[in-house]
Amino acid sequence: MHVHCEEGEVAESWLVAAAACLTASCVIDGGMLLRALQLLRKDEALSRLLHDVSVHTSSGGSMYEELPSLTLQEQEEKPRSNLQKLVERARPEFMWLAAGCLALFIRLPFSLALPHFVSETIGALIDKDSDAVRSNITSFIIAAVIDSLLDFWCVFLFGYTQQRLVRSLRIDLFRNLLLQDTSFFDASSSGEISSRLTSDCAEMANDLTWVFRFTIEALVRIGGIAGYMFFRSWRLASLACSIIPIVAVVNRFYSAWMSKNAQMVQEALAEANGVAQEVLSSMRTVFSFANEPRELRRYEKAVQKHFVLNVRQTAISGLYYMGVCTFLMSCCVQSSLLIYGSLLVFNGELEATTLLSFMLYQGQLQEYFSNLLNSFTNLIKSAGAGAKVFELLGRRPRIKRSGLIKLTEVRGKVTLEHVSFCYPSRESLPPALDDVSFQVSPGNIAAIVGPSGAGKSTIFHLLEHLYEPSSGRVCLDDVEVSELEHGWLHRMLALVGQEPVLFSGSIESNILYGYYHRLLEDGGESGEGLQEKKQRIAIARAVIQDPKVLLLDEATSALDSESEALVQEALEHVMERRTVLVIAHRLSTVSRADVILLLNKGRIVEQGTHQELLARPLPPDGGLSYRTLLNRQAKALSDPDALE
Ligand SMILES: Nc1ncnc2c1ncn2[C@@H]1O[C@H](COP(=O)(O)OP(=O)(O)OP(=O)(O)O)[C@@H](O)[C@H]1O
Repeated sequence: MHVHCEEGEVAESWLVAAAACLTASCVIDGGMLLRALQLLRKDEALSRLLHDVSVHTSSGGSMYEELPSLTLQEQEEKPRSNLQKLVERARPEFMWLAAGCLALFIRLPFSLALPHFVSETIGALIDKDSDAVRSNITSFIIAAVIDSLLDFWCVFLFGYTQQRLVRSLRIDLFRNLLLQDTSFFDASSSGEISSRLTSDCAEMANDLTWVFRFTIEALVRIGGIAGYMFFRSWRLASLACSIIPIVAVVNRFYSAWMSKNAQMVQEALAEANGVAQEVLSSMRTVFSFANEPRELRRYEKAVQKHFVLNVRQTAISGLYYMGVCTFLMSCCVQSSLLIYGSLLVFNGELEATTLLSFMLYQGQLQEYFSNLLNSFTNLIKSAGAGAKVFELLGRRPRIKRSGLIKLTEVRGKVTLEHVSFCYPSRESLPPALDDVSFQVSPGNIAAIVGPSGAGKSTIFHLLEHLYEPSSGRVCLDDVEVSELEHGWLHRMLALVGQEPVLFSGSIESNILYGYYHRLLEDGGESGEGLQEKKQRIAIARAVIQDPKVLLLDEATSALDSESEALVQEALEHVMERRTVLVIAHRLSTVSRADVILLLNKGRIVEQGTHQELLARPLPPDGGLSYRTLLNRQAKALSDPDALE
């Protein structure tokens, strides 16, 4: 079933490309086209790409082979906590983390030695030993300089690892988002998703790398200081370490609370971002309903929720640091050391300089202990912030994006067989399509008509495989669209919608978007323009791939009559030699269609040619028929003669 062409067919592919350009020339104005053609002909990279495309097509490949393949990263689904998942994310960065740790280890003896040299210098001063004073001060300066130099490497290597982690998290998350089915995007706000992609990923990676740095540094330093302390006086050292079990118990409760709250904070932030995104992307509507104060209140409410949760988190953290770091570690431990140490000095069991070095090391011990606690808090927060990211990373789409089949020859026959469909987000409501069957022969035009909400666009959605039908078959050339390869299907089938979405970038890049399936980042003219211009660009973008089936949502409402005529002219041109399904608004399109499908409440009420449907009697129950629909339209246009 795969595409297979001989060498000579490369030329044919060139012809297709040239024909596509020529078609585009009928659609877009001269200057614009000239530039698109120049771009195709002159730009070396593009020419090569064009050539590659023909070679790929001839060998049964696809343009998609140029891009990284989008496949789900199947992982063994073991139940793991967010904390475990978080730590696992850091595994590929092991080398960088190891380099950071190495810098830490090399630095350690130098920074650990500093209090020792201080206490030794003071001891030598008391003993009035000037040589010892000089050598201890020199040692102190050397150790301090090396310590400072190595600090750069610690900061840089851990910071670098952090950036790598953010990058990989964002790319993996974005990849998985691109693979999700349309119903996922129906149910999620883009603001919320981008919040996950930006702030959640950054927060997770930030916390995680600094956790590594501070945890490792703190553990090593605490170990070193404790070793030194036990070596100098086991009794004082035992007193200094007695605090550890108490802190461990407090931490257990604190971490449980912090993890839950961090999750709530990120959710509240995503909610606020969702509101902002929704409002900012619909500013015209907000403006025309003068709803700015209402939207501001909505945003204020969402931000307030985030604020309250954050303040609560700050207050609990403050209490924790006050209780554990300041009161227990600083006040209780230091005063106990002073009292007990003084007793030992009075009894002649301890040197005063040893007590001094103990007090200095205790300051460091306290600092690193609070770093350890900080890291621990951040790790918990990070796992909380990551909960939603991991949920998204692990989400499997409800429908398989792509089959494997690429047909060798496409005729363009479109068939729907007993198709019923409910949008996943509104399963409790009547189906959008209910047992719909029809067939459009290759090269024919099918006009889909019916009142708003009848299900016309839904037919297009199913043909494009945005959703899968609840029952029945949606086929192109008798093969279900779900079985067809995603990239191939969308080259055979092109949609021109009512409100074309253009990407920022030049006109050429927007047209070529349909060709290369990617944006050329050459900046230039803005993609925004008049509706007519946008429509013509969208048509060019659709036909530049030379699709066999065109799905047209005739846009009349947004265009004035002059622009409408121009767009219509462009459409006439591209409809030739193609199967066309058109959501028809114009009588001229409807009347010349090979088949007209009248839809109402998700069902096909009538089907036939214009003449056949006009010849049918009006339904006795006053239900919807093609004639009543035309009569209604004619009345609306105050043109009672439109029918005749
Ligand atoms: N993404 C969606 N999620 C949930 N329901 C949807 C979605 N899109 C459409 N619907 C619903 O499905 C039904 C059919 O909608 P559809 O857009 O296919 O109608 P239509 O005939 O094209 O209408 P219009 O001419 O107004 O565009 C409607 O009730 C609509 O509200």
